Amino acid sequence: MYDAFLLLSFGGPEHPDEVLPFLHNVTRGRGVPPERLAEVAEHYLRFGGVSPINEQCRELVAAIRADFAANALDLPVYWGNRNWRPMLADTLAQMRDHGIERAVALATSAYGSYSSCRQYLQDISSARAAVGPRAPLVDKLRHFHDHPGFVEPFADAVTAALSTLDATQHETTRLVFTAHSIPVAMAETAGPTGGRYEAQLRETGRLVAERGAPGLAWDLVWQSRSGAPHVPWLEPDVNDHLETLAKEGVTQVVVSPIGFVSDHLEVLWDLDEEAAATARRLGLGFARAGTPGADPRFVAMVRDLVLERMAPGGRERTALGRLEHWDVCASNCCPPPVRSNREGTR
Ligand SMILES: CC1=C(CCC(=O)O)c2cc3nc(cc4[nH]c(cc5[nH]c(cc1n2)c(C)c5CCC(=O)O)c(CCC(=O)O)c4C)C(CCC(=O)O)=C3C
Ligand SMILES: [Fe+2]
Repeated sequence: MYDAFLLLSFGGPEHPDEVLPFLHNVTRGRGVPPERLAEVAEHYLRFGGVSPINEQCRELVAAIRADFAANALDLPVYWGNRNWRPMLADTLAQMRDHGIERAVALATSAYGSYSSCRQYLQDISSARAAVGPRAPLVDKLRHFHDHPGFVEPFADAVTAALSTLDATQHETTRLVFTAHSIPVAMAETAGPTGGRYEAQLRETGRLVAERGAPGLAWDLVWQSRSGAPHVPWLEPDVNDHLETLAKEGVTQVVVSPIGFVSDHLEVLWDLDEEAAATARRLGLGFARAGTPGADPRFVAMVRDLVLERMAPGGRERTALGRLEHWDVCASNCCPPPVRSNREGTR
């Protein structure tokens, strides 16, 4: 049924000269103001113009190859990005040259919404169109927000982060989950019936909290807001939330970025720099919990999702949560936001 596996990711620059072209790829036609782009370019340049995301993908690809080989899953592993080299269209052309006809793909995003699901589907179809008639077919794997291979590494990381804080302050410790903010209009239309991005994130938060810090109070808040200031995005921002918590008497926080699969730039900058500085200013103890990255359980999850998809006649899904799963998104699922809406002219 499938003759290859494809890792589909976001991409990031690996040299200072690549920062602006990358940012233009990400934001083309998206109504992101130039001031916001300049600010984000500065974040990348603070890290020498190198996003860690590509190296994290290389590690994940190597781990997936080793895991497939050790478990007799005989599929070559390819990697292509939405916004930076290796670009998906180039990867698909290479796959075609290798005789690949139909690949199964994991997007490095666990949740539904235009930005985190539909846009990857559109990237696949435009890359296939660019490659032409013999472009391989690509089937994207389902959302994995409640798969134990995703939840358990986060839960362990929360436990580990908590252990670095002061145990005697348990009563005033809060677990704060974060995910990438998206426009409210995008959140309202996420998934088959709307609101699915937030619903899946809440489910992941609950599953991680139950396992990683049972009994500890937790919240879900947002980070890395983009777009024009007058367009509403999901709130509160993590920094504002820390202010609120400090006023309520919270003394220390564990911040767990469940919206992301690895410690890429938005985690390193928006949390480890900005949110950590906010916490310092407020006198809050702060520990940032890790992400799955190339955790063996996350890698085994990739294999499990592939085998689930390949099972003749279907198979029970490995899932801890209660929200339903589907293999193929309906055409009305996660529609692109109305452009005039996104730019706030309506
Ligand atoms: C939901 C979501 C995820 C999680 C799901 C997933 O992973 O797909 C995500 C991940 C990421 N976002 C990333 C980087 C950026 N996102 C931007 C802008 C935007 N993100 C959005 C949403 C999301 N983004 C949206 C609605 C925009 C506005 C523009 C638009 O409507 O599309 C911009 C433009 C500048 C700015 O931030 O304003 C950058 C540079 C990186 C790479 C980091 C690295 O280099 O390590 C990663 C993994
Ligand atoms: Fe983003």
